[in-house]
Amino acid sequence: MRNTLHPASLRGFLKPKIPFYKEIIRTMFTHYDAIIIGSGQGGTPLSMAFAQAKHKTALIESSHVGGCCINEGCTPTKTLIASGRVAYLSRRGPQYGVYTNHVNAAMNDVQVNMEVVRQRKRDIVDSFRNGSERKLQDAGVELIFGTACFKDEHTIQVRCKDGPEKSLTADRIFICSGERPAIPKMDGFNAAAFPPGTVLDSTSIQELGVVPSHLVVIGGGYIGLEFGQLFRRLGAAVTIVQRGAQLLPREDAEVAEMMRNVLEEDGIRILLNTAPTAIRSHTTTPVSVLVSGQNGQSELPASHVLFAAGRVPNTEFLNLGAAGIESTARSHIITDTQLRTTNSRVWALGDVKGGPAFTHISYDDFRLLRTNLLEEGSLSTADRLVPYVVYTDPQLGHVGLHEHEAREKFPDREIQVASMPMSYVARALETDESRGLMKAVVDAESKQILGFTCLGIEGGEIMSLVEMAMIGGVKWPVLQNAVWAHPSLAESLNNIWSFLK
Ligand SMILES: Cc1cc2nc3c(=O)[nH]c(=O)nc-3n(C[C@H](O)[C@H](O)[C@H](O)COP(=O)(O)OP(=O)(O)OC[C@H]3O[C@@H](n4cnc5c(N)ncnc54)[C@H](O)[C@@H]3O)c2cc1C
Ligand SMILES: NC(=O)c1ccc[n+]([C@@H]2O[C@H](COP(=O)([O-])OP(=O)(O)OC[C@H]3O[C@@H](n4cnc5c(N)ncnc54)[C@H](O)[C@@H]3O)[C@@H](O)[C@H]2O)c1
Repeated sequence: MRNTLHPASLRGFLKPKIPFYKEIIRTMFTHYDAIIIGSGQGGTPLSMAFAQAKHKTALIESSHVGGCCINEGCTPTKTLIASGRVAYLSRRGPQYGVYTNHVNAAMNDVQVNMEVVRQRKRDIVDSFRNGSERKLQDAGVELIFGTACFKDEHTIQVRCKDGPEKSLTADRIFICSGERPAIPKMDGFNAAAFPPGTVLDSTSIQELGVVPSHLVVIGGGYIGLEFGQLFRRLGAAVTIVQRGAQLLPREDAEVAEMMRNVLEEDGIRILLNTAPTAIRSHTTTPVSVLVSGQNGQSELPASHVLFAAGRVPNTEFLNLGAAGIESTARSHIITDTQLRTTNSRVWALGDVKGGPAFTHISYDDFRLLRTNLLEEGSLSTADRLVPYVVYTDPQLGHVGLHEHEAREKFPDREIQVASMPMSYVARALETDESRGLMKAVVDAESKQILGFTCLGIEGGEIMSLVEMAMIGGVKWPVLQNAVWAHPSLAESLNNIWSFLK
């Protein structure tokens, strides 16, 4: 562990009576054991682990502590989605014999105050962010607010939010700078030409103080579906424009089709094989999206547009070339299975390295680096089990291989698949939330579970039960013969296996 550098060449300029100069030079040339760029779900715990191991550690953050997950990703969206679910169930009250206005109405009237919905979200984000800042302080991490870029192989230049630029060097540098929303390519598109707050991305839409009258969502992936259903439930008309032939392109076709049925039943219009060609001002509505699809060109007048067509890595400001760090054609940092970049002093973790872009993956990258660099372990990302949950309602939980992936990966093995509608699950029927299906993919000979999907009520939690079995190498007959409490959602794991084909 080294201390602050005072380059000999500059010492002569220091006048002992002028501490101001000393301070400038001290902060301009500082050496650390570890520098972490980006305070996301990988960067924050990693910086704490290094500081707690008595390494001199700096964490550089250009925006706010906590990264995407806490500030504009998981935390705020799941908080907003909770409001949407309350609106949905309140409206459906009469189906359960519960009325808020006229007894015997087909549906309850629901009023949504978007400012209250938004405030609830802001409060939770603030509390999570403040908690993270406190933990960093307690761990002894030096938090520097500014934008980092490489000057050379081991020097980081920081354009600080307050104060002069800093040059920092380190024995080890970790890049965890995440991703940001992509803007779909459209000729002549200029966001500034539209009324403020009408052309939105996944961050700006969370600050709406009103419910859109018609929201056009561009992109039918995780972000498009979560926000599309949320705003439909809060009262907006919603159209989802999806370039591909199915929603959620990575899912098996029947799961994506079931998701489409669910969303259409909720009143969302879905245009598949369709992409925007232009967005323009309209005489009667703030924006109008021109789309091109199977049936030619059409125009979608809207109050608001949401870009949810993927995300791009925050790498272009890092000047990676100066440090000899290579990236892919899509600008993600290239790493090996131990997260080493092409510069032996630099590692990359989280979304910025490409691959599955989830908080738990960024956090697992941190765990790997902590084990390998601070505890002399040798973990690798190869064959890591990747679970995820899309927080639509019902949720889509998935772990391991999809059917098409299993067949591609093991062409010589017999793959069996079980698909069971959620309407076979007693608890789902009792709560009148039986939309969806669950699907298991297994190796016929060994009876190992290769993958599992649940698009159903609490699909993420059911999936996690199966994930636990997969982690422990528990084969499907054990789940089939287990005693699950009745009537739990888990007891569906007694029954699904009888559908294996
Ligand atoms: C709307 C939305 C909902 C999501 N919901 C979920 C969910 O439910 N579950 C889930 O698992 N994942 C979800 N995700 C994805 C998840 O948020 C990300 O995978 C995760 O936050 C990535 O963490 P990270 O540590 O890689 O980077 P980030 O959390 O993105 O952190 C990167 C940090 O680096 C900073 N930074 C960037 N460049 C520089 C620089 N040059 N200098 C200094 N600092 C810099 C940024 O300001 C940022 O704070 C969601 C994402 C979005 C957008
Ligand atoms: N619950 C969660 O875990 C969660 C929630 C939100 C986001 N995320 C993470 O954030 C990432 C980014 O989410 P996302 O939904 O923006 O990206 P995505 O890649 O998952 O989906 C983007 C979708 O937009 C479509 N698309 C792309 N260009 C288009 C165009 N020009 N016109 C119409 N459609 C177009 C794609 O076909 C795709 O279906 C996700 O991959 C996920 O890792 C996770």
